[in-house]
This record gives sequence, structure tokens and C-alpha cells, in this order.
Amino acid sequence: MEQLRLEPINKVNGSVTLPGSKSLSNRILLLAALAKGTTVVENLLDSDDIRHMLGALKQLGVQVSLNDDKTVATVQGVGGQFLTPAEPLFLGNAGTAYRPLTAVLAAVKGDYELVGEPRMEERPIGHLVDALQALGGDVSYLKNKDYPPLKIVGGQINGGDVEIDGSISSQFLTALLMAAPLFNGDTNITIKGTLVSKPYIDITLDVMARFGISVTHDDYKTFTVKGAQQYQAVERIMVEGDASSASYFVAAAAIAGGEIEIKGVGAKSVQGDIGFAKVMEQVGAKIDWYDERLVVRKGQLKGVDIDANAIPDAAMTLATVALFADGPTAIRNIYNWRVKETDRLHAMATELRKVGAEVVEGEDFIEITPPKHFNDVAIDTYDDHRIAMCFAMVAVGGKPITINDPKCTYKTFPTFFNVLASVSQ
Ligand SMILES: O=C(O)C1=C[C@@H](OP(=O)(O)O)[C@@H](O)[C@H](O)C1
Ligand SMILES: C=C(OP(=O)(O)O)C(=O)O
Repeated sequence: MEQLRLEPINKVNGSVTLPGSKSLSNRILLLAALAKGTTVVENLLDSDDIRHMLGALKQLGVQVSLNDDKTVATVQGVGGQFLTPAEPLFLGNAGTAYRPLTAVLAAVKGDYELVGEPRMEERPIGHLVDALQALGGDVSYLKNKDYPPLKIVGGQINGGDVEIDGSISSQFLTALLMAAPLFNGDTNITIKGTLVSKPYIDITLDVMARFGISVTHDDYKTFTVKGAQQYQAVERIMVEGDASSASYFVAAAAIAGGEIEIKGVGAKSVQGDIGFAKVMEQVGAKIDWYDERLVVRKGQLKGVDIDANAIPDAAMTLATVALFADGPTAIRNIYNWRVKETDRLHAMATELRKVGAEVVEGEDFIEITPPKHFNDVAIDTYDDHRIAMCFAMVAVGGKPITINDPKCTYKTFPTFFNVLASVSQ
């Protein structure tokens, strides 16, 4: 297995330009494909999750041309007229490809099979399938009930009133919302349970609006989407920098001496994970806010007790910042960490303990007391890009660490360790 040795970093300094947002890239590609006309997407993320969406669109007969560094895509929208692919669509472990494609393909003519990596077969999708079936969609399980892989006989969905459980993943509601304009009639969606990861719904509504579709909602409890609508191509659309990827550099500047300018997200970001920078201000980071960038400096870091339901991805970075705070940190309301790339609650607790922290792993929270002594260990990454990236903070805090299988960052941030090296001293 490949390992990356990270020697202690004394100071960080410089400027980082973020790669495009994963969440925005995959939403924009899918809506551009569904639209009529040509959309040019700029600052597209080049990573595994996006490659899986691009691969699926190609199999569906959508023409997408990429520039040399794969950050500009020209998408020839097919107006919802997809080809039936000869082979199953392989979507890796990309939730932002698997879930929206499931809903959209249930609503357009054709036969489809959606498959993924072994971990994808352990990530539940029953709440989305229940809602699609209740609307008359022909979606069935190829192996285990409530889990991928899926078989879909796409066709006409009439719309109507439907409930969707929002308590495990917001991506199910995102998927239903993105597909609903393709249904024949209007759809009224009621959320069952408490909606998790709510800010991701704002990303969905924002992207849908850019492609000409408006959705009304009553404080995120019920949503109404008009049926039989066509997405409209957007001449040029720019993908914001990835706010979750920004979290590592916000944290690095807060932990080490020096200053990092982070270009691509700021006060105007549509991504909820920008909220991580607000949390880091509570922790003690010094941040200057601009519309589309942040400038971050070190502060005296203290432990905090936060509800991280709105920022599940960036909150993992807080768990390693906690190693350098002057008291315990509690991260709460994060049950769905357990159904992501790995059981993140258990994996983070295990690896933080290896480093020397005292950790309480609750069913839906984690409490971290900083180590008295840091152990120089090899961190297992469980095929989880965020574990690899957030444990790099140990080196930023001046302690050596080894990261096992560092290429797992390719899911969302293939150049992560190079970018970190570029600001490390
Ligand atoms: O809609 C999205 O783009 C995402 C929603 C979140 O998932 P959940 O809603 O499952 O928490 C997040 O963790 C994921 O990385 C991306
Ligand atoms: C949970 C994540 O990914 P996915 O979109 O596959 O859910 C993530 O990127 O942290």
C-alpha cells in the first residue's frame, strides 16, 4: 500500500486557488445534459466523482467536450432524450452522481442499471426509491432492499403528492427536486423526519434556478415543483471553489503560524460548508471575509461544542483541529457520518485515538480531548478522502504523521497534498 510521510510543518504561507465544488460540478453537469442547448461549464472539478458523472452522461449519449486540464466542459444538452446504455452505469462511490441520476432516469424513457463500488452497495438509498415508487416510478433493487445496485425502467412519472424521508441524506430530496420538472404534473413533496445537511438543498435550488426552474418551499418542510418543464441551457456557468476543500486550508492557517489566502469561496458562497469558517472563528481563527475569498491567520484555539448537522463534510476537519485546541471539542448531530465513504464516526474515533487523543464515540456525536503526547503513527484512511486530508492537519500542527493510501483524495481533490506543500514551510 502506498504511504505518504508528512514531516512537521512549522508555518504556512501563501495563496491557494480552490478546485471547483464537487456538489456544484455534478449538479451543473446533469442539468446541462437535461437542458436543450449548449452549456459551457467553467472551473469544473477534475476528480473521480466528476469523472463518474461524465462517464455516465457519455453512456447516455450526451456529448461533453473537455479542455486539456478538464476544467472547462462544453455540454450539448439532449433535452432529456437519453440513449439506453449498453452497459450498466458505474458511479463509483459518488453520492452526487448516484442519487440524482436515479431520480432523473426514473423519469425519462429507457432501461438503466446503476452500479458502484462495494461501499456504494452499503450506502442506503431506500428513502429515495420509496418516494420514486410512490410516484409510480419503476425502480427495483438488484441485490439488497434499500441499497444499490438499482434497475430502473424509466418512463413517465405523473407527479402528485409524495413524502420523502430526509433524516439520512439530503441527497435524496436533491435528487427528487432535480427530477420533478421532468414529471408530467406538479409535485408536492413533504419531508418526513428532520432534514439533514439542509444547506445542500440551497445549492440544489440555486443550480435549478440557474437552469430556469424555480421551486417554492415552506421553510424546507414542503416543496412544490411544476411538472412538464424544460431545463434551459446556460451560455456560461462558473463553478465556485469547493467550500469543503477550503476547510483544510482554513484549519491549516488557524493551527500554524502564517497566513493563507483562500481564493474561490467567501462571504457570498452558496455552499453551506462556508459555515466551517464561522465555526473556526469561534474556535479562535482570525479570518478576513471577502465576497469570493478568505484570508486566515492563526489564533489561540479553544475547544467548542457545536451542532455540525449543516456542515457534515467540513466538520471532519474540526475533529483534527481539536487535537490542537486548549480543551475538549464536541461535534454533535452527525449520525449520517456513519453512512458516507466509511463509518466516519467510528473511523475518526479510531484514528484520533491512535494519534493520542482521548475520544468518546457516541451514536451521533464525537468528543475529542487533545493528546498529552502525540504518537507518530500511520493513519488508515478507509478509502475516505476526507480522513486523508483532515489528518494532514497533524503535520500542520508540527507533529510527524504518515497517511496510508493518500490517493483516496482523488474522489474530490486529487492535487490536495501538492497544494498543501505549496503553502507549507
Ligand atoms: O448534496 C451534496 O452535494 C452533498 C450532500 C451531503 O450529503 P448528505 O446529504 O448525505 O449528508 C454531503 O455530505 C455530500 O458530500 C455532498
Ligand atoms: C459524503 C461525501 O460524498 P458523497 O457525495 O459520495 O456523499 C463527501 O464527499 O464527503
